[in-house]
Amino acid sequence: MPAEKKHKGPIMFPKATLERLKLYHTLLQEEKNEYISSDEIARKLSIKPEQVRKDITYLDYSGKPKVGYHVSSLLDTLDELFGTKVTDNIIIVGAGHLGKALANYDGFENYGISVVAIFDNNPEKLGTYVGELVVLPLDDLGRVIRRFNVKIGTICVPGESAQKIADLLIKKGIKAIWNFAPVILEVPEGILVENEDIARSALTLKHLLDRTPTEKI
Ligand SMILES: NC(=O)c1ccc[n+]([C@@H]2O[C@H](COP(=O)([O-])OP(=O)(O)OC[C@H]3O[C@@H](n4cnc5c(N)ncnc54)[C@H](O)[C@@H]3O)[C@@H](O)[C@H]2O)c1
Repeated sequence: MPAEKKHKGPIMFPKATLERLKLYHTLLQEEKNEYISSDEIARKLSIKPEQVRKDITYLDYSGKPKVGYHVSSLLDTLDELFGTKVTDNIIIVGAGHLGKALANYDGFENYGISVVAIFDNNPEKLGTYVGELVVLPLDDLGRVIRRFNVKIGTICVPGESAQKIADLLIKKGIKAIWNFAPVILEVPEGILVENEDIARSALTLKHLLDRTPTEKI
């Protein structure tokens, strides 16, 4: 019996804190020791220990003085925060290079994400397989969203089609959009959008690289 999804109240975290908490979550999953200190987390992630301690004060969790954080308890707290133990069904629109790569990625399971369908408008792709999923026409969107109680729609179509697809997803009942297209979407109030851009992340690296004396590394 899958765990029930509960509404968890208002948003409490600054976005930057949330981003770092996601990194702690990843780090703790790899941790073999029973306890970990804020200094150790900070060192592994190249941030300041005070920052780690401050971030963790946002959680309903406290560590043991001089010992550190109990890894599995902190992980449980973060799992609860991010809902990773509850599976969210998501769909992908655009069965191209990126859409197929996402649909085939088996690591989503660890994040409580299950890709239940992939859609495209290219007649030549309809009915073909991406892993175990058959590429479906957009006409099936509403049926699939209702059938699998899908709240998150992933946009993997070219930029020029992204807004149209966002509008359609929202019309069919999607509440949150994971947007990989390089455009800023306009959505009604109450609809969540997370813009993903691998290339944009590289800009952070480029910026930092230009300002870091790498000969010291
Ligand atoms: N955010 C990132 O880091 C990142 C990385 C790579 C690509 N992208 C973006 O992701 C998108 C997809 O990239 P790709 O390389 O997979 O492109 P692609 O051309 O390989 O695939 C696009 C797919 O979308 C389908 N499509 C086009 N219009 C559609 C519509 N109106 N309805 C349904 N399906 C439609 C096409 O038939 C095709 O299968 C692009 O917007 C690209 O810029 C983002």
